[in-house]
Amino acid sequence: MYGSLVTVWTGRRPTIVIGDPKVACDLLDRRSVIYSSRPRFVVMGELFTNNDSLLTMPHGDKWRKTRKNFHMGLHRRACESYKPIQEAESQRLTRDLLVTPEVFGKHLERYASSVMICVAYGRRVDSLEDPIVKKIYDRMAYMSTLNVPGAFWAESFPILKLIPDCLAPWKREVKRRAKDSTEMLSRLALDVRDRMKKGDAPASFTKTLWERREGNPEALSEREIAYATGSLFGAGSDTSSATLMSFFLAMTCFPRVAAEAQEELDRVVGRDRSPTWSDEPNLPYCRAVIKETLRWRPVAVMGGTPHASIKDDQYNGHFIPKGATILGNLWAIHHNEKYFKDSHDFIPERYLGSGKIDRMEPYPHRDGHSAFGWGRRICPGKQLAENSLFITITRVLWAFNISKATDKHGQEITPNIFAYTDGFNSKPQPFQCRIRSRTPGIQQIIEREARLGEQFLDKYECN
Ligand code: HEM
Repeated sequence: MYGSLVTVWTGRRPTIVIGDPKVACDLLDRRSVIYSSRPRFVVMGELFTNNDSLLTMPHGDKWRKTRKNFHMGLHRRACESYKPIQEAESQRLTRDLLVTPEVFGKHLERYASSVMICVAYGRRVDSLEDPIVKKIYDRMAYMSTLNVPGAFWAESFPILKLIPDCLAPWKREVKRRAKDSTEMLSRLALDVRDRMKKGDAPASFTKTLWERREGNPEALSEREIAYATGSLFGAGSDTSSATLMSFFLAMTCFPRVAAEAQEELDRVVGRDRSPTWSDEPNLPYCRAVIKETLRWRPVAVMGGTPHASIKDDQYNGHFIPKGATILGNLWAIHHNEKYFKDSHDFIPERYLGSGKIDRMEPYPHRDGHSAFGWGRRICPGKQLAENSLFITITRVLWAFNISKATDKHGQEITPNIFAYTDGFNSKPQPFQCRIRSRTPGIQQIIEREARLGEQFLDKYECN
């Protein structure tokens, strides 16, 4: 769907799909006071989470309060306190890639999960076999089955939600899973509070929320804290690892870009240490690579959870009724040739008009992409995610040459840049590439820095 504004009727409710960045910004950013609600999610929102998950929470006082708490825990300065975790985890990631490069996808997933669990609960993940991570992933997988169009009649006929449980096995199952899920999330949040009482809880999002409860009318209840942190992990781990996977895919298929970035890294950072945060202003090409990754293959292909309008509106002669569902089709927006020529080519230079990171006129958003959504619903984890992408992408480029793998006849295997998973969040289908450290000296630095990272991470509990 590539139209700038397309209406699809499902029953009596219109769904408006936007394929032009200007229209998306006009409606979802500039008129975000109207377009910042969510459509009704009867099963996943109301029955499964009691609308305590920020992702599906409709516009209103509860959403405003929760969003404010998210902001307190994730604003720019709060994210500074998480940088040492991202730094240490990226040191571990680089060593993992050195030792077992063939399972790079697993390393990226572990990295992203560990950062999110550290930020959320102040504990880390040593392996994807960690029982907590398995339970959280199991919950996420179950939630994704609740959102499949047509899976539940109750989405089209909400009155079915009122059928007594004894007559509706589907409802009993959703409620049973909801109970398990609440118990798990509450246990994790209460564990942080117990550690705070003992004085050994490292900084974390949950800790900030508990601290904010003292005498604060805007604070979240126990259950709300459990669900806030639960949605944080759900929204932040897969999105980050999928973006990193797309970066590896781009580097495999567009080697010119990696060579250009490495030239910049060698000039600015040198080869005696890996890049760090203070290098960021001096690495415009690497920053453009990150922007281009987010544009080229947006994780949230349909813009994430849909928006909904809270009052009737007019736009360019179109009537948009209250309660309409609005989807920002990021795939179409980021491949709109009016703004991005040769949009499937990976070209960081689009962001470097004057040699510096550019405003990217005429794209209507200052980022030059909309990978994190719009308006009052814009991703609250944007800063944390951008920090993660910077430290991992620059370190990987600094440390490794990434190239096409070869088959048993020595022929290069070219991955398909369009082979992505289905669903609202999309990541590359598994593909092969070759990851080798650039020099023996760099290899030693990777080992040395990974030991420092491990020392830092020792203070975080893990299973
Ligand atoms: C590369 C990584 C990420 C991408 C591409 C991404 C993208 C998005 C998008 C497109 C949305 C929907 C925005 C809208 O409705 O307009 C969103 C929402 C959200 N994201 Fe992210 N995200 C990322 C990482 C994170 C991280 C690290 C966190 C947590 C720390 C996070 C937490 C959330 C939450 C809680 C929402 C729901 C906000 C609401 O409904 O009010 N995300 N994200």
